[in-house]
Amino acid sequence: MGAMNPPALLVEALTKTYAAGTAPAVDGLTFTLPMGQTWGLLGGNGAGKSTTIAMLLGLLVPTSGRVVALGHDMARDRFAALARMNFSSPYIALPHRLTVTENLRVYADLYGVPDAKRRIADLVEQFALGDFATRPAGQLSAGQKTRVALAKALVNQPALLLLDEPTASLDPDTGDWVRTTLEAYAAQSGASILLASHNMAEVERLCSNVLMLKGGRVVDEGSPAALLEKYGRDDLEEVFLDIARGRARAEAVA
Ligand SMILES: Nc1ncnc2c1ncn2[C@@H]1O[C@H](COP(=O)(O)OP(=O)(O)OP(=O)(O)O)[C@@H](O)[C@H]1O
Repeated sequence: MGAMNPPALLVEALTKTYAAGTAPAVDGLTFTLPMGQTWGLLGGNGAGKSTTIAMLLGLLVPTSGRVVALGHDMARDRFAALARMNFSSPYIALPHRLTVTENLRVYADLYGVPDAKRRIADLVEQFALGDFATRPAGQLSAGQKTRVALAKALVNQPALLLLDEPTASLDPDTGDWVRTTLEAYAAQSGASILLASHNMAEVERLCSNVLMLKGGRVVDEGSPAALLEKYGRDDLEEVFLDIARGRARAEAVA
């Protein structure tokens, strides 16, 4: 049984080694995401962001370590947690022959959404999907697919939302609109969001705390403001590059 007010995510020594004898893709990751906060997972290509998210969702079995989502241990009690979670990832395609509305209906039914018809109508309006709601998902542009994927991610009004690159392939205006929508959703629902991103401006705007990943380990963490101060930088991109290149603060400000 979960505690009265469990954190959104409790992650303990989470490790994934894809093949024996190779370096772990995720190596002893430990953090606690409180309810109601949005955190960022930052790291270069291959840092372990997608592997982490796949384990948090129970899509990938950890080599060792533990994930407790919304008070439910993912190794034992995954479905209780998944009902109140959702995600979007550019690596997971929506069934491409189904129309946008049919896709949303499939996911609404999977998640047991009450009054699914009404919820889908609301999402179509909120995400401005009306122009292509009856087109097969496979025929949409990358940006349109991203919007549908986000609508799908909110279909069950999740308490915990895991987003892998939520604004990849969106034009700046649409990207900005998606950020506003996510902010509003978190504020109105009290949901927690974990966001993997390469977009530093996005992370600075949305996240109260950032985990900097390198080689599957957290090499630094803090609020965007604290990280900027610590590294003596003006934007998170510079902090990120300092960390990626292994520069300490003294060298970074020199
Ligand atoms: N299915 C797999 N089999 C073997 N190795 C894998 C597999 N998936 C990922 N890896 C390796 O695990 C490491 C972490 O990859 P991961 O995709 O989690 O990183 P990422 O931070 O999401 O990267 P990106 O920003 O490029 O998406 C990389 O070295 C990658 O090559």
